[in-house]
Amino acid sequence: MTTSTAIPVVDLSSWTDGSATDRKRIASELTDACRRVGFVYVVNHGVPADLLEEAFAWSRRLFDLPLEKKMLAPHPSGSSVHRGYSWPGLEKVSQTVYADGEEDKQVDDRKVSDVKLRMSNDYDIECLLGKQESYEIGSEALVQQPNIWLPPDVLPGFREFTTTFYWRCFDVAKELLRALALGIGLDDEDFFSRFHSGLNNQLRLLHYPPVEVEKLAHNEVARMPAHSDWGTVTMLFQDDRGGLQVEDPTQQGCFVDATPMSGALIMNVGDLLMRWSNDYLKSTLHRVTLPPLSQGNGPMTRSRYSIPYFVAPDPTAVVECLSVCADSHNPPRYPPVTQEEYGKMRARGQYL
Ligand SMILES: O=C(O)CCC(=O)C(=O)O
Ligand SMILES: [Fe+2]
Repeated sequence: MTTSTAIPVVDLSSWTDGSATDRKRIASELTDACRRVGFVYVVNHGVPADLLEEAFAWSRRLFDLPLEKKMLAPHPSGSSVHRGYSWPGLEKVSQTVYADGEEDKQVDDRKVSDVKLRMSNDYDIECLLGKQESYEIGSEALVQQPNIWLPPDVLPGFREFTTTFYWRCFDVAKELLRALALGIGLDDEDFFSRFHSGLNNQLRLLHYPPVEVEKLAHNEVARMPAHSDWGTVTMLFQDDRGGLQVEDPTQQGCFVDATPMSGALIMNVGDLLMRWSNDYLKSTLHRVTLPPLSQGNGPMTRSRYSIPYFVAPDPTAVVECLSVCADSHNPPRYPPVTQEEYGKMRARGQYL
């Protein structure tokens, strides 16, 4: 498998036990990648391969359930709670940030993009081909976002595994936040970690169902449209199917493949970290397209599975321009905002 040259690779193996020089080098490689591209492959990240295999196996088991079983843990309507199962076509990925009072505009926008969906009956799989289904899990401690679990007899062990996996991912995320603090020039390596207790992260299981090769050839279906993530950083685990693409930082509108790399996770900068760093680090647009035609051996392409882990500051954390990222020639570009305020603003554009 080849790797896109546009997305740098950083090896974390000597981060924990390495010398101060090793740590500095890794921190600056990671930060440099985040500054130039906003996306980076991280190898030797510390999430064990067998744990990842298990996570993908649970994801397959979940999405293999009949729809009526998955619908026992439905994503609620409205934008305030982002948990549970979203059936294909429910999620509207949007780059629009709606201000208070702009709800009418939001409804209009949704009408345009979902005409095809509205004309169908709810579960008409034919018209939803290529759209993702997903399941969102948060920490049990976040009262604002209660988890929505399947009844335990539907998928015994799922809740236990995903909860453990959530916290294992956070262990790695904390190291990445430390490296970024060091790389960005902060004296305090734990600066970002102090705003992240871990309770506000989000684990998403994603399944992109098979699509007809015929439709793929005629460009009739898409997977996930271009968007940026909202939080601090995202760690993404993907299977070997491919399809993720990242906007070329030097050419707007031009996307490069984030080809799956065995054993690597992909880390990307989210909008809040970009804001925190006064746009020094880049939150880059990315999308999921269909896999190359050559992979389709029959009338249908294969399913794709991915697992993003979104890392966000605690709801009350105030995200205010870092002093190392501003000076008199480059004053702060954004007013301080709490994660909660920012999240609400973004969520209004995401779900009706
Ligand atoms: O499925 C993927 O590879 C990317 C998913 C993604 O970008 C997202 O869920 O925000
Ligand atoms: Fe994303």
